[in-house]
Amino acid sequence: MIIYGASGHGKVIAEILEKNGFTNIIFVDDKPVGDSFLDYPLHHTSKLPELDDQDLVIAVGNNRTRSKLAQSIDKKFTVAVHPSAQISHRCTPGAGTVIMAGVVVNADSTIGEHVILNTNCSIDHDCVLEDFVHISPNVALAGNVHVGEGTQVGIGSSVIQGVRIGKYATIGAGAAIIEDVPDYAVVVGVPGKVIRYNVPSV
Ligand SMILES: CC(=O)SCCNC(=O)CCNC(=O)[C@H](O)C(C)(C)COP(=O)(O)OP(=O)(O)OC[C@H]1O[C@@H](n2cnc3c(N)ncnc32)[C@H](O)[C@@H]1OP(=O)(O)O
Repeated sequence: MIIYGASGHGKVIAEILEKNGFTNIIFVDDKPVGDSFLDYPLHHTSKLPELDDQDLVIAVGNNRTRSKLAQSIDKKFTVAVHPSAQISHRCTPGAGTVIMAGVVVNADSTIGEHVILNTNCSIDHDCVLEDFVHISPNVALAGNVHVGEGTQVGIGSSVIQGVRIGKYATIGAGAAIIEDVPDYAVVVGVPGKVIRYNVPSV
């Protein structure tokens, strides 16, 4: 199993894979420091084509970067789920998605590709999370929340039922989101207010 990104996020993913019985882990990074990371070999990303027949997970927290990498890497992407996560049997997370310890996903929610469900977040029933979303630790999404592609929902924030959050938006730490959020908006506070807009991807 290859982990793309010798990062703190990569360490967490490695431990999830270990808990799922993987022992043969290889890290790759575009700026490798040394030749090992945790207890595993570390290579430059240029070695990727030589690492045949290995599934890969992208350990890059930046949602835009993760999206670009996913489009450029020709490997099968694995889904990494911590054994303590409680994922509805009616939900099949998309390829490349990582799900940390203590996460709950309830019935009929849809989780896209290369999504990060970080530690202890709670995704209630009928939510839709599009590709490259990052739900940070201790976030609570009520039922029927829609999160657009590439949006980060910040640590400890809460979103009430039925809200639609646009694409590549940023929800600040600790925010309370009680109304829809436009694409690219950066929203902070209780209740959440737009403070600026992210630059659309070029
Ligand atoms: C395992 C892991 O580590 S996962 C990572 C989890 N990390 C997160 O969730 C980070 C979430 N990020 C934030 O909350 C950030 O503060 C952001 C993205 C909302 C804003 O960051 P920046 O664009 O750099 O904004 P900046 O720090 O310049 O603040 C702009 C203003 O918003 C305010 N502000 C920033 N964040 C927040 C917040 N979360 N809640 C309330 N106000 C905030 C600042 O006080 C400042 O106000 P001022 O203009 O009156 O001085």
